[in-house]
Amino acid sequence: MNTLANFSTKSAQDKAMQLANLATQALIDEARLSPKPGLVDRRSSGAHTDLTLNLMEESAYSLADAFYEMALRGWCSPINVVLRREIGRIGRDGEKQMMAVTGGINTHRGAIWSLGLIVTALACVDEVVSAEKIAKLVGDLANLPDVNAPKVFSKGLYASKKYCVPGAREEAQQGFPHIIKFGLPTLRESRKAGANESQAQINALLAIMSSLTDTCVLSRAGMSALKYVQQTSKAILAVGGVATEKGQALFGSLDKQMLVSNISPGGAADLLAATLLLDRTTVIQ
Ligand SMILES: CC(C)(COP(=O)(O)OP(=O)(O)OC[C@H]1O[C@@H](n2cnc3c(N)ncnc32)[C@H](O[C@H]2O[C@H](COP(=O)(O)OP(=O)(O)OP(=O)(O)O)[C@@H](O)[C@H]2O)[C@@H]1O)[C@@H](O)C(=O)NCCC(=O)NCCS
Ligand SMILES: Nc1ncnc2[nH]cnc12
Repeated sequence: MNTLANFSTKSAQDKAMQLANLATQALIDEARLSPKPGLVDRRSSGAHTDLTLNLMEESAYSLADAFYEMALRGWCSPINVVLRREIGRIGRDGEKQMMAVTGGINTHRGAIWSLGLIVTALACVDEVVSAEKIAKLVGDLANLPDVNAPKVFSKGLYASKKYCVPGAREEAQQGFPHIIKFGLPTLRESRKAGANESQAQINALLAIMSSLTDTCVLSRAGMSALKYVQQTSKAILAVGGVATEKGQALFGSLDKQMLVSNISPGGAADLLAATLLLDRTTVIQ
């Protein structure tokens, strides 16, 4: 059931608060979802030496204020460069807040970007619309220039350039193709096919991993690792996903191999959280 029923009757502050809570909850749900290959989950820190589930949760809670501010600023606003610039400022402040809470560890940089843009776009429209419509608005917003953005070096940018592939920036600018074409349809189809909620969410994560050029995977382990992740994720879904015995067996070997090779699909994890947020805030077209 859509969580935003009676949305248009709420005040800007109430709506912003509701959106901030939903975005934060999506991050918590993603972090707790288990088992996830290479990622922090209830079982372990996956391929990460500097992250724990507790840290991921504290990081998620620290971002609620930034999401609230973005939603308030986006409230019934047109998509324009002024909005883009202000969302950029709030996003950078959110990153500082996250770094302060985590002691300088990057837990949710990509998530601030993706979920921040989604929360803003949801606030811009004073009605409940489809995920496709929100993704299109995100694309419009992300394509606008942010004149105050500092030129910073990032691992994502380096990997994008080195391997000539799109990263987090382009994913949003293109209107989240990996959420709209992979994550969300797989989540909903898996539920219909009888998978339980955790299995459906893990299938959605695998669907994103099967195609995303995740700069987190690339920075850590290179192109051959990315191909392995994409192909194995696809193979698991092709045999029916993690709710099947064959899917479970393939998932087990992916899970082991990612730890051995130090691979983490951090970008796909962010997009799973964004998928959960859109699933809970939009109507099916
Ligand atoms: C546009 C920005 C997102 C900046 O992007 P850029 O690519 O330049 O910067 P990065 O900080 O390197 O990467 C962004 C993170 O996005 C995730 N990601 C990766 N690939 C994709 C993809 N194809 N699509 C979507 N998202 C993707 C990923 O985040 C996750 O991984 C993080 C861990 O990664 P890393 O730091 O590399 O850490 P480790 O591998 O663990 O490092 P070691 O342990 O080895 O040291 C984890 O945090 C996940 O979140 C990428 O990291 C954006 O940030 C920006 O421009 N912001 C400015 C503010 C703004 O305008 N905001 C507006 C709206 S909020
Ligand atoms: N569960 C998770 N583990 C590691 N990195 C992440 N980035 C976003 N979610 C993550």
